[in-house]
Amino acid sequence: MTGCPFNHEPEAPDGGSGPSAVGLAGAAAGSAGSAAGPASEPAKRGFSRRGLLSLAGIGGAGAVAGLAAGYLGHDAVAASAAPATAPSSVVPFYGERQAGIVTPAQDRLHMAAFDVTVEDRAAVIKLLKDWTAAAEAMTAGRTTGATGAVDGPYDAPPEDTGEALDLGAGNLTLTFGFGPSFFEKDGKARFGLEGRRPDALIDLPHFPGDALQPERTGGDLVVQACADDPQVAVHAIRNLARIGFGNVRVRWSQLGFGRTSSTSRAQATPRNLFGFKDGTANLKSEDTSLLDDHVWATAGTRPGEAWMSGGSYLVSRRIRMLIEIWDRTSLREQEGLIGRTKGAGAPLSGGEEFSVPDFGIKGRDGEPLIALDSHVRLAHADQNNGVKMLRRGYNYTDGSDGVGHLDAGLFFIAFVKDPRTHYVPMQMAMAKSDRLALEYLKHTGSGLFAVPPGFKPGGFIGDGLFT
Ligand SMILES: C=CC1=C(C)c2cc3[nH]c(cc4nc(cc5[nH]c(cc1n2)c(C)c5CCC(=O)O)C(CCC(=O)O)=C4C)c(C)c3C=C
Ligand SMILES: [Fe+2]
Repeated sequence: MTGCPFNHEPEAPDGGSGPSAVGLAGAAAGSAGSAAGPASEPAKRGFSRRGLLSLAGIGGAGAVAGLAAGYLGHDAVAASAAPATAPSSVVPFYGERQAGIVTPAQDRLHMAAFDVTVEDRAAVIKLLKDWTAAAEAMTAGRTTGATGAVDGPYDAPPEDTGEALDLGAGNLTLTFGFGPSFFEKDGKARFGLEGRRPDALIDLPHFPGDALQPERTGGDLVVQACADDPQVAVHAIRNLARIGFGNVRVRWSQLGFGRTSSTSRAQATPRNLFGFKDGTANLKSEDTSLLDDHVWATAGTRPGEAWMSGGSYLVSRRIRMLIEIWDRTSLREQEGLIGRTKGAGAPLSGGEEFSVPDFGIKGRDGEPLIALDSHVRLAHADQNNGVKMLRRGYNYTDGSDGVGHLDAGLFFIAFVKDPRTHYVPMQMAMAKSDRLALEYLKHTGSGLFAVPPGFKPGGFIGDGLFT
């Protein structure tokens, strides 16, 4: 944490966190007990006019007058915690499921995996509680901590880094997961979690062609931040990393600049960097019964893994796309590799984008119109024991590779009920037979994480795992 003497980061609420009721009470106590408390600091350096004006936008002139009247009181602290956003851009933090899975995919991603650097159970629980409070605040468009970016003591680092001030909540979702290495290190259980690693949270096998870089692979914890605004997503990850200082370090992080999936029928299908519509045949939030069958985890077979009931498993793969080679490939070849048309995204067997592909139809040459080694045939449920997945990936470009090529691709994210049945066999088949994968893709990073069910007020990230 910041080490600030007025650090009023809300403790994990034990009876309903609400919008930081505990934190605000603590802040008020702090200001009463010291002339240098957070509430008196703005008086010393003047409260920003911009802050007052933005409040006018939220609460009207009355709110400004009220704030001015209570200038030296904890109203200033409350102001820092006030949402600077329209309610319509807030995705609820609490719920049966974590946000960021079936939430309509936002356009921007910042995902980070963290390694826990301490072995103390109490420290990890405290971290998860602090992250919960911060996540609840940021997803509501508020700053982290009781005093935020500009209302804390002048001689201490602020409790929020500030770059998302004025940006609103931007539909920010924060989705948290636990990697296999969270549970075991050097063959020993960590944090008193013997028997709590779910059987489905396997160590992923090596897939043919994998070129995984250790510094882009694995991680004890993962946070997927999705938002409409890239700075909102980056701010969220940065502040979680800041709060975790001394307990976690970032293992890898990935920015995504454009979604490559639709997770709701209300969304248009976006395109990936090969120029194809991506997400057409994805599972959608409206498919509730299919989500039960393919995305939401069950209680498992042992009592120790029941905490995952209602959660899901997040697979991440950083997949570099050899776009320079692709760009010199004919349209006929490109469509044949995917198995769909590039313009409309229709299956090569005919129809329009959402027509059901017919894998039996053959052309005049007697070959199937959707080739046996095409991506959509190999990925289709018919070829995979009936399994489906919810894809939620993003396009990325990370500069160049130093030898004249863009380092660009697709940061693949999928949520599945059980990776042993819903991911590994499909990935293995693709790694062996999908000509797209064999000739144009290179997997450079990988992760598998157990994503617990949603949060209740008063609870914290993964609380079922620790109780
Ligand atoms: C292991 C799972 C998958 C990986 C890895 C993957 C990578 C990948 N996919 C594309 C482009 C497209 N994929 C499409 C469909 C599709 N892909 C998967 C799975 C993986 N893709 C599935 C399950 C499906 C749906 C299959 C079906 O039921 O029809 C499509 C077609 C449009 C669509 O339905 O979304 C495209 C295009 C790339 C470029 C890529 C790696 C970089
Ligand atoms: Fe795909």
